[in-house]
Parts: sequence; structure tokens; C-alpha cells
Amino acid sequence: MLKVSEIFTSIQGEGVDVGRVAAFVRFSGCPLGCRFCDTEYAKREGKEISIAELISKLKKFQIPDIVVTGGEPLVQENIASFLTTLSKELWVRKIFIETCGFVFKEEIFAGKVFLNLSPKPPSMIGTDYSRFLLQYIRFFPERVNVKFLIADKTDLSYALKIVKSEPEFFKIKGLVFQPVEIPGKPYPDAVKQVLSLIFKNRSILSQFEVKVIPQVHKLLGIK
Ligand SMILES: Nc1nc2[nH]cc(C(=O)O)c2c(=O)[nH]1
Ligand code: SF4
Ligand SMILES: [Mg+2]
Repeated sequence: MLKVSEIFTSIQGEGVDVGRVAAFVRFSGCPLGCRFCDTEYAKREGKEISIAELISKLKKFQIPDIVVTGGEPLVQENIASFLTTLSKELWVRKIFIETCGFVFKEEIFAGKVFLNLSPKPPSMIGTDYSRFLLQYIRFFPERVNVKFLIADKTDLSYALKIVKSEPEFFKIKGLVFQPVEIPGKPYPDAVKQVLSLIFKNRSILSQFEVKVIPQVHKLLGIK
């Protein structure tokens, strides 16, 4: 069984693939306690559902690209069998997992799976899971994209420390920074703050292709 918070259709609102039309499944549950968590509801509420039932619900949308998120999707005990079964469906083209990468599970790389990894930065959580992020990058670089969440300058330093461990990967893929939405603060202000941080650290720009990609669904006020 799987515990699902919601399923819906939208555009991919985050990362290098922004704008891709997709069906979303948000799994319930997360063991982490980030400040500024934007999906508190998904940590608690959810409905138990079988793999077959979930796939049949997703199939009804008739959208070939699927985003799997949470909560934290990798805590689902049956996540690997779900991904393997979903990958075998002929109507499915690509499956994207949104994870903070707090655990390494190589079995999730079923045929059509890509990983969008965003490690939680110091402003959000005290625990550093970046070793798993590096493990994913080294295990399956072609299927991994990384976006760094940035709320302040400590987050930027944290991101650059990780980048220094795997510079070749980031030279190829570029550096993606996603401004963190802080409750009570207009999101455009958070985006502007990240931009000014990048300008203060212009030296990064000459080493990597840098993109600041806000959460577009938040700017638009859609799911
Ligand atoms: N439109 C849209 N795109 C997203 N990409 C990642 C999301 C997430 O919550 O992980 C998300 C989300 O919640 N909505
Ligand atoms: S990992 Fe995601 S769902 Fe879990 S507490 Fe952090 S922001 Fe919230
Ligand atoms: Mg989210």
C-alpha cells in the first residue's frame, strides 16, 4: 500500500523542467521537520491506496509525464515497486521524483525515472544529507537534476560546498538555485533577495552556468 495526500494536474513548477505539463501524485508523510515547510498538510493527512488503484487514477488523466512528490516520497515503503510498475505502463513517458534525498535507494531508478534532488539547506534544517545527494549523482548522473534551495547566504555557502565535491557534474548540468518561500513574506521579495546574493558572489557565474528558477506555481498561485 501507499499513502497518498493528493493527486492533481498542473505544470512542473520547479527546476530546469519548468512548464512541463504533468500529473502529480503527492505522497503523505515525511520524517523531517523543515522550517518553512510548504506542505505541512501532506506530512499528516493521506489515504491508503494500492499501487494498482493509484496507477488507474493517474491513467485517467491521460497525461504521460508524472511528478511524484510529497511530503517526502522516498519514505513510502513500496515506492520502488510503484515506480517499477508505473514505468512498465505504455502510456507513461517520464516519471520525475521530487526528493530532498535524505536516503539512498538505488532501486528507485526504474526504467522511466528521473530524480529532482533538492537538499534541505541550513536555513531549513540542521541535518546534512548531502552525502546521499553525491551518491545519487555518482550512481546515475544522467537521471539526476539538482536544485539548491536558497533563503540566505549560509544556504549559498552550503550549496557551493556540495558543488565543490562534484564540480564536473555541475559544469555539465549548471547550477540551479530555487528561492525559498518564507511564510508571511511576498515570494517575489525572496526571489529578489536570492538574485542580489548571486550578484554579490559573481565569481560563481564565470565557473558555472547559473539559473535562478523560482517556484513558478507559487508565483502564479496555482497548484
Ligand atoms: N506545479 C507544481 N510543481 C511542483 N514541482 C514540485 C512540486 C512539489 O511540491 O514538490 C510541485 C508542486 O507542488 N506544484
Ligand atoms: S522535506 Fe519537504 S515535506 Fe518534509 S518537512 Fe521538509 S519541506 Fe516539509
Ligand atoms: Mg512543494
